[in-house]
Amino acid sequence: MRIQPSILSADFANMQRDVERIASADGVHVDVMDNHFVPNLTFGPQMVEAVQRVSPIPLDVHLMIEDADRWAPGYAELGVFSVTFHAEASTDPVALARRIRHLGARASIALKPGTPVEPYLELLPEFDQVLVMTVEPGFGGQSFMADMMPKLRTLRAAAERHGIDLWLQVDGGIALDTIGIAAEAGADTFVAGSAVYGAADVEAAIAELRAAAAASHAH
Ligand SMILES: O=C(CO)[C@@H](O)[C@H](O)COP(=O)(O)O
Ligand SMILES: [Fe+2]
Repeated sequence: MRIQPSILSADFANMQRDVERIASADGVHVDVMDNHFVPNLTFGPQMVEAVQRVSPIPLDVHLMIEDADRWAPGYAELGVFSVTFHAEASTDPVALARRIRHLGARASIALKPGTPVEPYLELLPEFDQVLVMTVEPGFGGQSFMADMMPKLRTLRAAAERHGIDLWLQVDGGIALDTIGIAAEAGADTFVAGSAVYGAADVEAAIAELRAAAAASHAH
């Protein structure tokens, strides 16, 4: 059960402090938005490089940008742990995943709520992780979409069929009252922005989320 707080909900004027506050988490989730793929703008490779320099834990980069084929490799080159690009923003997801892996990062593909999972099931061995969005990407603090759970079940079954160790990540609306639903459906990697940074005790929030996920996990 991996918990990855999203720094979209951190204080951008105190990024180093806010990354150091989540040292007990499994990774820091970094939301890159370009104002085109989503109607919101965050930061680019220079900020990711800066966060990477001070972070005590690995970086899980979530690219919500157009033309992922062109831009995603540059993030892998920064030495981050994992690079997620959106299926909707790549013309050749397999070629891009191979490039990301070749550059030393884990390759991860994200699916917006309206994107079906079936076209990707035979391609799963090309990826280290699939991100099932449980909100429309663009903003923190939205409500969890429980109707995405069939995608997780389908992916978990397909990964078992392939015999691969595929991480299934969920992102959007993950909190104490929803994390168990996603864990039960097969997720093992959980992004949480407002549920972590909105808590009075950030470390306690991470521990509680991890325990709630473990209590409901399908395996
Ligand atoms: O990718 C995104 C939003 O597009 C996320 O990573 C959010 O940052 C999650 O925030 P919460 O829903 O957990 O508040
Ligand atoms: Fe995200």
